[in-house]
Amino acid sequence: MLWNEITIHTSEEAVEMISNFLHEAGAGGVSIEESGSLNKPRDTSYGQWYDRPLNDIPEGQAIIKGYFAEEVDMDSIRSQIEPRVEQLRTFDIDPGEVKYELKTVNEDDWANAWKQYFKPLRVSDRLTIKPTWEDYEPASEDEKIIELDPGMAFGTGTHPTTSLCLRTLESVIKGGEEVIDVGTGSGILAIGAVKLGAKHVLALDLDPVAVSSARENTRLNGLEERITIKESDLLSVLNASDPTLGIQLPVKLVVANILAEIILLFIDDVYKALEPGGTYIASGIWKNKEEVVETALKAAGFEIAEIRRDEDWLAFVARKR
Ligand SMILES: C[S@@+](CC[C@H](N)C(=O)[O-])C[C@H]1O[C@@H](n2cnc3c(N)ncnc32)[C@H](O)[C@@H]1O
Repeated sequence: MLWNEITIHTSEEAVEMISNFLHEAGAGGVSIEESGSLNKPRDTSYGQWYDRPLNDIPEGQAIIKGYFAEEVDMDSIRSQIEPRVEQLRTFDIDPGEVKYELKTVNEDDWANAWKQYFKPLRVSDRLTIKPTWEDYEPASEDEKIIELDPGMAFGTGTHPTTSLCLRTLESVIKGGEEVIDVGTGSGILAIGAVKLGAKHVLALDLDPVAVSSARENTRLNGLEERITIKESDLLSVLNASDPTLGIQLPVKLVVANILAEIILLFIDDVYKALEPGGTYIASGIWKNKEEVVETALKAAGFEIAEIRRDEDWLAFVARKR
């Protein structure tokens, strides 16, 4: 099958917003290559091993590719995306000097090409992410394996925000918690949380591709009884008093690995969903948004227990007073 490929050269800072624009325009898949995830010195403090090649993407820049069905009019897609990318500048996100390329490709070229770079990855003391197509033996009984085939959803664990969240979950989860994972993508954080001892996770995503990927990964890990996955715009699903959510409100822990601009939209809703003393791990925050997110968390009634960092990204560990 043939697909239309649009390539957008931009900054690392704009990657998540632009990939959302591509999804919203109907992309059947989005791939991202950042200088940050490939070229920087890598953290090996947890024994992580990396098998991704270096590339020649300049520091701070990224290449995003979106794939659309052969019959889609790509000029119209480009004219939808371009003004939205330019508008990012007014939100203080600099997409840099943006370049666009269009071409037609064969499905096999893009659907499987990334798999050769995705290898077992020890992300924390106790968690290892294992692609379903790789063989891997845990080094000890304490090592928990997350089986993963992310498909086209975000969340392989190689992005600093995902590994930062998994390490933070490892230090926060004591066992028996009910958890909400907002923007679950491949379901990686929900699966990690259960493997670390959480009792049940409600995993939410707006993107139907992510919802089906999270369902498949939950099944691959045999956790269908302990993870409930719903399509939802942020926490809107909680308003419907749906009896099939698998958790009881308020919960002890909420984790969200979404861009700061989106985190800012639902801090009050997270506050309401948490029990007093409950924890909010708010991640996906680029360093230039630290102050604005910290101010908003405090204004909502949270106290900041900790700020964790990886490369230029950070995660807040906030406690409901
Ligand atoms: C950066 S990815 C994180 C994926 C995964 N949790 C991880 O840590 O790797 C952000 C996810 O948030 C989802 N998302 C974006 N806006 C959302 C919204 N308004 N409501 C729910 N999910 C949303 C995206 O579809 C995407 O899967």
